[in-house]
Amino acid sequence: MRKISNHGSLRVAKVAYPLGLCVGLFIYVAYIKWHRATATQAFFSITRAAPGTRWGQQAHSPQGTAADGHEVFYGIMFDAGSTGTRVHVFQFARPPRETPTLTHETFKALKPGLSAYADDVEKSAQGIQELLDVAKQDIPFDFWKATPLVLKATAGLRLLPGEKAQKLLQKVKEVFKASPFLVGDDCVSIMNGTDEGVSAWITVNFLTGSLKTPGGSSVGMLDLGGGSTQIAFLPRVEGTLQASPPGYLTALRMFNRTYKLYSYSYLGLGLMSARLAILGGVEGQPGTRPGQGMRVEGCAADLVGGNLMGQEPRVVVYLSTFQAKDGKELVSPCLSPSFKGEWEHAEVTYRVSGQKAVASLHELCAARVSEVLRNRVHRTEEVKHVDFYAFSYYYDLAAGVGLIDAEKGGSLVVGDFEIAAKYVCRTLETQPQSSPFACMDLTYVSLLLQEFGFPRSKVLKLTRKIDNVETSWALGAIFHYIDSLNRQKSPAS
Ligand SMILES: O=c1[nH]cnc2c1ncn2[C@@H]1O[C@H](COP(=O)(O)OP(=O)(O)O)[C@@H](O)[C@H]1O
Ligand SMILES: [Ca+2]
Repeated sequence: MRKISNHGSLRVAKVAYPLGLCVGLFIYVAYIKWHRATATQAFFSITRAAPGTRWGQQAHSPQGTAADGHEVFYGIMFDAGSTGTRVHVFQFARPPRETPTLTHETFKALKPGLSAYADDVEKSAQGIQELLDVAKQDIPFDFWKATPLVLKATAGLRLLPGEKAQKLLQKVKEVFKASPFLVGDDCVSIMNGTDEGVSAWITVNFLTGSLKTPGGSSVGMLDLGGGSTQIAFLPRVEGTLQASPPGYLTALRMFNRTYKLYSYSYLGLGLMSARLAILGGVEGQPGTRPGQGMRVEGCAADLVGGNLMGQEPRVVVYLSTFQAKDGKELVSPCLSPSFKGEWEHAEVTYRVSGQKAVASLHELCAARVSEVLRNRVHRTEEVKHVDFYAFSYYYDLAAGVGLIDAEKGGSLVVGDFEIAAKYVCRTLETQPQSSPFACMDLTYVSLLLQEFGFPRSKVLKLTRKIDNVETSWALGAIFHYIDSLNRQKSPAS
């Protein structure tokens, strides 16, 4: 469990503010789809803890008032991701006649994800219970009854057959209902991809302080999960709005302002789902071969247009989309030619192997990845001019090859992923057993970012936490949930 120490500041800007600074931030949060204009209200700000106070040891009255007169309240958000389930316990404090501030987050993650229990639903309860116990330990007893408890599931459950996903959600609901927390009928659900992107955008812009100045600049958000990937930013150019396909734009009412956000989630383009696609597999089906009419065995790649070393050679890779004669093995140009191994994804074990390379591993792999990404991603010109924060697997991959500090994060340029991919792929040609998927993953991330429209020179900020709060959609989503509860209490507001 990672817990924010009292001395860890929850700063709004990246550069330190003087100690004791309390930033009052009114957030007026509501989701409405592009066509709906339902204004809702939420008031949050972010501050650091009072010096000398230890988290979890603040003195609270049973009514939820801290010794210093601040009203304290909590919210619990479960993130049921495709690769793991996480709990975020948020603590807020509302000074008398002021707006609430986010004062503390407790976070714990468990693996595997909820979807791994699709065929053994009963077993899913154990992990949920374990994470609930974290919330119980973190939140004083007197606050339990008034603390909203919510779970939102993402790509793992989106990719399951509806009936299986509903059974899992039902089980979670049972466990939630038996808990001492505030549980509504809508306490467990599958979040839609657009909301996932918008919630993460709110989190990042809240934590960077971009939301406190209406009309001020905002930052974009890139999240690469296991099953899906999201991009969200606030377009400033009318042409971006005009050129965005239906479903890519969402209106967000906040701070008495409507933000027209570009937000999209690509299901199946999360890193693990992309691996499977690159390998030529199909979700849930070991050794299934798409394109049954294609050759069963063949050469590694057919070159179209000549020299592989030339500018933008067209390489058509066949072999990665079919398997050996036994019908089980997935073969890929993104793995070391001598590699043979097993890979588990979504509770299915695949036999995977590399293939004889007729050109450099990176070139063959990039050709295959391009094939998988072809016509899948909408490109916007404007992303070139927006500051972006990237997290989750973007962070893990960059940290894994030393592009950023594994603890602190850092900045890189998009082209660094390509340089790292080329280096790692070349290494795999001679050292097959070291991180077998590193060449594939880095090549994928590099090309995905380029498909979004980022030039190689584009700087991205990679961060796991901002001011000791996890960069995840969870904070944005709890704002929205608490806000909707408030609206239910006083519909006129
Ligand atoms: O709150 C978080 N803090 C840190 N990392 C997170 C958090 N949520 C997700 N991740 C990272 O996201 C990646 C997996 O994504 P996830 O399991 O959420 O898939 P999904 O979003 O496609 O459902 C991993 O790199 C995991 O460490
Ligand atoms: Ca996620």
